[in-house]
Amino acid sequence: MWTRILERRQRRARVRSRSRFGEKGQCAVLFMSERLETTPWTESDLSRVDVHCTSSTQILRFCHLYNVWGPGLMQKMTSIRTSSRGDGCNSESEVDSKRSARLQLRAAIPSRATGMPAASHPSGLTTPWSHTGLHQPSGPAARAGSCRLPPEGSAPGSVRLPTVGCPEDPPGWTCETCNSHLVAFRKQEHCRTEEGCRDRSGCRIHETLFGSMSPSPRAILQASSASTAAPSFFSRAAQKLNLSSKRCHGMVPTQLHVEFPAFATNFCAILRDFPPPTPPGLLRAAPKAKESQGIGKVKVMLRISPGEPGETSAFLKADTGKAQVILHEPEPPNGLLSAAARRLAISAPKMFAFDAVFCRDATQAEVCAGSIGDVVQAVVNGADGCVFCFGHAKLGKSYTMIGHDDSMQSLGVMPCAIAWLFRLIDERRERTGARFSVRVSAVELWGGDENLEDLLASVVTGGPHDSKAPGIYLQEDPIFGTQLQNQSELRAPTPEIAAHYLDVALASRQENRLSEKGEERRGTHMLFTLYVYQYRMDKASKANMSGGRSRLHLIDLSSCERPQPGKAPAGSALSLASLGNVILALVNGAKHIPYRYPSLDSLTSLTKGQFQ
Ligand SMILES: Nc1ncnc2c1ncn2[C@@H]1O[C@H](COP(=O)(O)OP(=O)(O)OP(=O)(O)O)[C@@H](O)[C@H]1O
Repeated sequence: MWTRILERRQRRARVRSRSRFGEKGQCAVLFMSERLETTPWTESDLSRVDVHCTSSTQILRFCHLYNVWGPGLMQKMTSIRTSSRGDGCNSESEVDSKRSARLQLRAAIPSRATGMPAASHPSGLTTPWSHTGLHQPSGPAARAGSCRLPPEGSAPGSVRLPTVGCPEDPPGWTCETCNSHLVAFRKQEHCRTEEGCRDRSGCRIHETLFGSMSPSPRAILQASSASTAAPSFFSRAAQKLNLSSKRCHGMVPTQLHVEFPAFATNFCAILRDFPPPTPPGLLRAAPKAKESQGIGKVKVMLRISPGEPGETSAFLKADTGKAQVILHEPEPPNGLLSAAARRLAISAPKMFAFDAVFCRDATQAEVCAGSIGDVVQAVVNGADGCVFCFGHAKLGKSYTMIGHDDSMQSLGVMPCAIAWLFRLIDERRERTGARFSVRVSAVELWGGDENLEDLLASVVTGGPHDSKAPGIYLQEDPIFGTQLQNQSELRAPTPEIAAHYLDVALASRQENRLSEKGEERRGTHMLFTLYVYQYRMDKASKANMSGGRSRLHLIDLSSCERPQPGKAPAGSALSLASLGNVILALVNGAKHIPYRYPSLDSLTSLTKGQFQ
C-alpha cells in the first residue's frame, strides 16, 4: 500500500518535471528517470538546473546524470538546488513549509560555458572544473559549497579547488578524488543487530554519490587523496536530507562499494556506469499467453569465430539474412586423384539452417542483442531459460558468454543478460505492479570426478571456501527435474550487485584454476544462474496472489575435448558429440538420455523444461 502511494507520487512528480521542461526554460531534474536522461537537453534548458533531491537514490541518479552528461552539463549549469521533501508532501509549497532544508549551491558549478576545450589529465579524465572562469573561494564559503562568479570581463582561468579533505563530512562518509576531481563520495554503515555486526563485509550500506567520470571504470578507482568542494556540498546535502538514518535491511547492500582492484574483472562498474543499451523489442508488450510460456523453444544460433588474421574460410558461405550456412567440401589437391575419383570425392555442398547466423565480424553487442532478448523475456514471463555456447576449443565460447569489461561493446551474454533482465523487471514492475526479487548463484563443475563447487561461498563465509561446509550436489526431483542443492543463492536487488557476484564468481574460478596439488584445472564449466521470484495480486479479487520462481541459467562450457583412449578425461571434458547427443535427446523428449558424465549432462538437463 505504502509503496503504491509512493509510486503514485513519483509518477505525479515525473509528470510535473516534464511539464516544467521547456515551459520556464528550466530543467527540473526531479525524480530523475531514464526517460528524462534520454530527453534531449538544449542549451537554454541547461542554463539553470534545479535538482530536487528527496533521497539518496535521487542524489545518486543525479550523479549518474552528471556522469552521462559530464563536463558539458556542468559547464552550463549555474546553480543546483536541492530541496528536501518529506514523504508526506504533495506539493512544493507544502515541502517548503514542512522542511526548509534547501541548499543553494553556487560553488561546485562553473558559471558559464567558456567554449574552451576540456582539460584532460594523463589519466584520461576530463575535469569540468579546471577550464571555467570560476573563482573558487576559500574558507568557510567553499566548504559550504558557495562560490562567487568571476568578475565581469575577467579572463577565464583554471579553478583551483581547495583541498578541504572533507573535514566536515559526517561520520561514515568518505570521498575519493582523482587529480582534484571528485570521483566518488560514499557512505558506509554497519548493521547494528543485537549480536553486533557479525559480517561487516555483508552488511555494509554504501552510497556512491559519484561514479566514474571517465569511459574506463578502472580509472575511477585509481583515486588520489585530494578533494574538492563538491563532497562538502554533498555531505551537507546528506545531513540536511538526513540520509544517515538509513538502516541496513538484512545483509544486502543497497548500493555497492566497489573497491579496486578487488577482482580481475569489474563488470559491476561497467553495468553501473555504462549499461548496455536495451535491445529494441525487449520492452515490447508481452506476447500472448501461449507464446509467452517459452516452453519447447530451443533456438540454435551460429557465431562464426573470427579465426586467425589472414585466415580464409572459402569452404563456408554464410547468409546472415537467411540464417543459413553452406559448407563446401574442400577439393583434393590436383594430381593426387584421377578426375573420376575426384568427382566422387567431392560431395554436394551441405546447407545448414539456424535461428540466426552471426558472421565473423559481428560484434558482441550484435550477438547479445540478437540472441538473449527472447530468453530474458521468457524468464520474466515465468519460464526457465538457458543460454550456453557449444563448440571446439578456443573458438570464443567464453568470450561470447562473458566478454570483457573494458567497454560496453565487449560485454558478453552474462553481463548483458543481467542488465536487460533488471531493465525488463523494472518495466514490468511499473506496468503491472508485480513484485520481483532476484537471486544469484554460481557453481563450477570440474575434474574427472565432476566436482561441484560454490563460486560464491566466499561471500557467504567471508573467506575462502569452508571445507566443512556441506557440498553442492544434484538431486533428481520427480516434479521439478534435476535440481542443484546447497549452492549459495544471494539476493541481488540491483544489476550492479548481480554483476558484482559475477565478478566474485569469475575471480573464484580463476583462483581455483590451480588445484591444491599444483595441477592446473582444465575444462572447468561455470553455471551462473539468476533466479527471478515474482508475485502479484489479482486485480479482480484482491485476495488472490499468483507468482513463482523462474531461472535463467547462463553456462560457460569449456572446450569439449575428446578424451584420449585409455586415459581419464582432462578436467570434466566430454566429447562434443556426447554432449550433442544429450542435448538432442532432451530436445526430442527421448525417454533415454545418453548420459556419460552425469553431472555435466545433468547440468545441461537443468533446463529440461526448456527442451520439453
Ligand atoms: N569474436 C571475437 N572477437 C575477439 N576476440 C575473440 C573472439 N572470439 C574469441 N576471441 C579471443 O580468442 C581467445 C579464445 O577465446 P575463448 O577463451 O573465449 O575460447 P573458448 O572457446 O572459450 O576456449 P576454451 O574452449 O578453451 O574454453 C580469447 O583471447 C578471446 O578474447
